[in-house]
Amino acid sequence: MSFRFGISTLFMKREIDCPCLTPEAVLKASGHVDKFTDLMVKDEKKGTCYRADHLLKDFCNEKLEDQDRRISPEMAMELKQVLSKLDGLSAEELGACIKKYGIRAPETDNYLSDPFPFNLMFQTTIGPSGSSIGFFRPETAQGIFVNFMDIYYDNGCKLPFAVAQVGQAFRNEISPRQGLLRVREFTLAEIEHFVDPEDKSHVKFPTVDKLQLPMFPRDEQKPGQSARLISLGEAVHCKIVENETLGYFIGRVYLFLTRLGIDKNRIRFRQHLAKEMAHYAADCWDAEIETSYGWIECVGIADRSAYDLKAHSGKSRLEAHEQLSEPRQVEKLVISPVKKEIGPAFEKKQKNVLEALEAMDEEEISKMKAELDSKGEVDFFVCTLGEHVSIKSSMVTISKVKTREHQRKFTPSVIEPSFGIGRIIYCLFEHSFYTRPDKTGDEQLNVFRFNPLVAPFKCTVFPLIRNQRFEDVAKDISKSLTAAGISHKIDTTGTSIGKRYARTDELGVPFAITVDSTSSVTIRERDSKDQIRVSVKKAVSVVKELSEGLRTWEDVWWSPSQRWKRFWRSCFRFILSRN
Ligand SMILES: Nc1ncnc2c1ncn2[C@@H]1O[C@H](COP(=O)(O)OP(=O)(O)OP(=O)(O)O)[C@@H](O)[C@H]1O
Repeated sequence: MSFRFGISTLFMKREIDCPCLTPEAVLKASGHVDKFTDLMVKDEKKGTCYRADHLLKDFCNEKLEDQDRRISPEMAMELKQVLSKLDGLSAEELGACIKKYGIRAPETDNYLSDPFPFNLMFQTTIGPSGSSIGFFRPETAQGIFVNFMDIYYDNGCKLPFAVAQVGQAFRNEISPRQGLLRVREFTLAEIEHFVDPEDKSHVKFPTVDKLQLPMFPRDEQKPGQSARLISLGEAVHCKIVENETLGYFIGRVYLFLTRLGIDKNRIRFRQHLAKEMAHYAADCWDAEIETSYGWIECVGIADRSAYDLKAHSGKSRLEAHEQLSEPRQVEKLVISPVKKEIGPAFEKKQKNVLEALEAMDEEEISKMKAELDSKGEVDFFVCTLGEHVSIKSSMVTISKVKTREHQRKFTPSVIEPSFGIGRIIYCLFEHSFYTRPDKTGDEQLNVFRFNPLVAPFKCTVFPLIRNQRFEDVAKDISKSLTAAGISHKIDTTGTSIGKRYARTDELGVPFAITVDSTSSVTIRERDSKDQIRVSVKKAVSVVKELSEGLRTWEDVWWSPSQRWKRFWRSCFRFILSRN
């Protein structure tokens, strides 16, 4: 199962593909130009850059793990406290810790600068003039938000609905490290689930509410504390998880990861600390997986509220509507731009300013009114210009009008699971790897216990011995496997069968078809090493069902036909031994 196929079929109905290169206006409106930053420190002499929180984390871990130079219990407690709130530390707090513990540049031991924000986006220019700025997208989500209206119409103007996108994301990480875990270009798979902000229930929540998941709520992230099992139903009921839709996706992420083969005892869901949350998030949980590098965030599940759609609402509002059964009388705050004031004040920009003012919703108008009443002028962001302008009281009239409404208009909220594919694959490698002794017990053999659904090769085909008739059968089976879309390897080398099994186990191939007759073959399962006997004709369909998850090995092994075959084989052996 490819991740693309898996993500889009497991969760949703639609997948879209947007460009990687994104105009500045989009990422300015989304807040990434101003706020998509990590805190960096510089080696004061050499200028080498480091991520401030990573240096502090490494320092704390080293001190806590150093068996030779034991630190006092008070110091150990203090460092554990720092670690537990590390993700939520401000620039000032990080700087204070770095000074307090005397942390220096790792390679040179030079002093470090104070932490300062570094924007993680790769900037470029679009077009030959070089005047139009663009960025390589740091997440795939923005492409979905700016296309919201088209997708909404495509969905028959009904909520909720979800859209997925699998593609490359680019982040100019300050210090890429740990192989696939922190790189500057990676595959991201994101689902944006649009929902009515007044009703974040999910019809399929009952399918996951009984799941007992290791959850680590924000208030419990203190030294010595760890995640505890909470049922999703209880977590939503007690408001540990904000709403059903967020809870539903937490459950589905857990099922997805465990179905891939991630060890269920090494997954936890950690809620973001208040200061840790991205600028757009209202609540956020990370699916973290334990590896030899510690707990690694692999999926972020965020309630992004209506932040993004509101941010991108310019000339036309990115809104949904609900037809009311009865029209209702409402009193609304409306804004009317005074064109004779706006024209001379903004000249060429007046069209953009007028459109932005006319597109404001009631909440924004009310905020503007309050500011104009108190200060006489307000700083107003015009998305299509990508800049702030100053609006004075004389430029707008804001008043209340009574109207009859037939529709409720609102900006949908977004719940987003965001999967880092490289990180998940890395964790899968670690969780799937084991060794076992060979026949003699002298050597340890490597095995990847990849679930057949994700194994890159589903099976290997080999003739038992070098024999033209067996090789022909093996080639025919290989052709049929290709026609059935099953990725496989064929091995006609004369190496011993034991070595060939070891070679395929090391690649994580779950099944091996061994041809030792022209009418029937054995299929061997990698981890149990059990074998079944099937006719040549049936071999491909059995492997197909197994590798697509339609049947399990246990089903096949315990099927009546295989039980009979085993029974007759043991009778036969018994009779032979008597003679
Ligand atoms: N530099 C990277 N290399 C590989 N995968 C990444 C990287 N940055 C983020 N991811 C993956 O993308 C997912 C969604 O991105 P998100 O913005 O939530 O990450 P993040 O909180 O910035 O990650 P981190 O705190 O580790 O930098 C993460 O859960 C992670 O799996």
